[in-house]
Amino acid sequence: MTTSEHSRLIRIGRIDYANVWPVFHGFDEKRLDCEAEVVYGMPAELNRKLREGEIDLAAISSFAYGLNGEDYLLLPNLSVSADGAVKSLLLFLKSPLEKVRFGKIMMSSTSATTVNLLKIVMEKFYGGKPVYEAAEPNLEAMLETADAALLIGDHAIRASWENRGCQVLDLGEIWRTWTGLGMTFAVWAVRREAARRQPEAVASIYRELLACKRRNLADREPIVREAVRRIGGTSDYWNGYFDGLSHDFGSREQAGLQLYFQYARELGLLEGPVRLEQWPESVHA
Ligand SMILES: C=C(O[C@@H]1C=C(C(=O)O)C=C[C@H]1O)C(=O)O
Repeated sequence: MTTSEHSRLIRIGRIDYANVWPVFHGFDEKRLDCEAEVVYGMPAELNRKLREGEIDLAAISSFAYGLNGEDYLLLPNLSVSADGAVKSLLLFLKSPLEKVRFGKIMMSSTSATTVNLLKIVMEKFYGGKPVYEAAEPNLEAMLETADAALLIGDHAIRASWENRGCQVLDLGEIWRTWTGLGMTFAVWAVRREAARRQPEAVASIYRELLACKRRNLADREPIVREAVRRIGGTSDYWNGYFDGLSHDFGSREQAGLQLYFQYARELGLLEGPVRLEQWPESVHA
């Protein structure tokens, strides 16, 4: 291996939604022992970039790990999870649920996990068979031609504040009610080839992510202030929002995600079984 391979710039994907701030806030690539660049994007965009090797390590949709896990390793104990209502994974109903079950649903093109969770909810839990279409995350435009619209992240939060008269379903809450489990919507994954090529760089990035998470957990105030300033709402709202999220990836989160993968397989959304392989143990497996 040449020196240039060792010192190659590592690209890190950061989801541009507030739900990852409890891990990413304060992340400074200049503190790393390697050359790195942070690339911001919507989940679907980062899913694609990691798959194609345009970035090396990223927070991605957990569904994207389900699709391409053989090329990735999970960074331990990092995720975006919830054990119940999430407040940012919302289905806005223009028509009654009875009609939506066999109607048309527009789904945010930024999502991979939640669009497939919606299919599980509609088809497995509610016994429906709607038509789905992807669209830019704009509630008003989506509802012009559909019975319901699915939004995630900050788009969902903003829309929930402006919502005029739609019934709103929280996908995290529905999942909890039907399965008794939590759910993991995003994970941190590194491409296996990057982990093999630059193990020290990946270790340095992981250490920095854990240090940020620890700091943000100990003092949430700066994140809440930033959310009010950049997105709006009140401190109470954001404290409640972050209270509802977990950024760990322990046995409870993993059990929820495995059940989700199993249901996705049963609906033909995923092919084989998914193994949750963690860095660094599995680097050479
Ligand atoms: C909690 C959330 O989790 C997310 C949902 C994702 C998805 O549906 O693919 C991906 C990453 C996270 O942004 C959210 O978006 O609000």
